[in-house]
Amino acid sequence: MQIRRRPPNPAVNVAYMLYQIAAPDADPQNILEEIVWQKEKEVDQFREKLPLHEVQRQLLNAPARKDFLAALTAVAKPPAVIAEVKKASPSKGVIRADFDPVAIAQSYQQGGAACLSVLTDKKFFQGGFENLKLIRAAVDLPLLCKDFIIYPYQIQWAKLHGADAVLLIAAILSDKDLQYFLKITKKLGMTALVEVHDQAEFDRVLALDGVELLGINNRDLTTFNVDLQTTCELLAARGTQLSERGITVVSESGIHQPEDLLKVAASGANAVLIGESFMKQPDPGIALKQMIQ
Ligand SMILES: O=C(O)c1ccccc1NCC(=O)[C@H](O)[C@H](O)COP(=O)(O)O
Repeated sequence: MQIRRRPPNPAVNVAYMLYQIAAPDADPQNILEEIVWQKEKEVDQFREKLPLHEVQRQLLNAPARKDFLAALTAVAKPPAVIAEVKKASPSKGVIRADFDPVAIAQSYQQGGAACLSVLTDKKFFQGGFENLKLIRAAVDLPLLCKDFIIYPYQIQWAKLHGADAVLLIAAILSDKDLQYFLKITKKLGMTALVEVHDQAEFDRVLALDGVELLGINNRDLTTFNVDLQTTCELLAARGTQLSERGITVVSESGIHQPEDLLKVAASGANAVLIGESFMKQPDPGIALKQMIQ
C-alpha cells in the first residue's frame, strides 16, 4: 500500500497514522494518489455540510439495506453481472455524453443485472450521490456505491444515499483500516466489496476477518493498464483458499465481449463488474442482455 495521504484538515486524524503523509507542496505520484488527495478535501466538505452525528441521526430512520451478496449468489446462470452506471473515467474521459442515470439503471434492471454499481465520484468520473439517491428510488436492485473510501464517514454517507454495498480498495487502505471498515460496513447491514489487484494485496485481504466478497480489478489503478489475466492468474494461485472460505469473487474491468466473461468465469469468478462496454452502447440494458444470453 504505497498511496500517501494528504489530509487537508489536521483535526481529522488519518486513522492509526499508518500512512505516509505527503508534504503540502508535493505532487501526486499517480492518478490513484491524486484521486485520494482530492477525496480528502471532498469528504471534509461533506462533513462540514452534514456532520457525522447528523448523518447517524438521519440513518436511524433509514430502511433496511438490500442483500447485495445474496443477489449475486442467487443468480441461476453465473456469472452474475454487476452493471455500472459510469459517465466518464480518468482513463477514457467522457464515455457517454447523453447520460441519464435513472434511465440507464432501469435499462440494466430490465436487461438482467443482478446488482448495480453507481459511480459517485464527481471530479474524476462525473458521478454523484444525487445519482445514487435517484437510482435507489427508481430500481429494486441492490446498489454498490463505487467510490474511493478512506474514512468511515463515507460508508455512513453512502448508506444515507441508498447504497447497499461499498467498495474498499486494498491499494489505498492500511490493513487496520480495511479490518475496521469491514466491521463498520457489516454493522450498518451493508456488504463490502474488497478490491485487490495483485498477489500482495490478495494475501493482505485473505488475512482479514469477515471478507465475504472479493473483487479482482483487472485494471491497474495507477497506470490504467487492463489485463484479464490478472483475474485468471490470481485465481489460479489462490482460488482454492477462496472457495474453502466461501468467498464470492467478482472480476472487475476490461470485460467487453461474451468471450471475456466466459474467460474470467472459467478461471473461477462468480460475478463480473462491467461499465464502459455497456455504457458505450445505445441501450446499455440490451447490451447486457446480449452479453449474458
Ligand atoms: O475506469 C478508470 O479509468 C479508473 C481509473 C482510476 C481508478 C478507477 C477506475 N475505474 C474504476 C473501476 O474499477 C471500473 O469503473 C469498473 O471496474 C468497470 O470497469 P470497465 O468495465 O472497464 O468500465
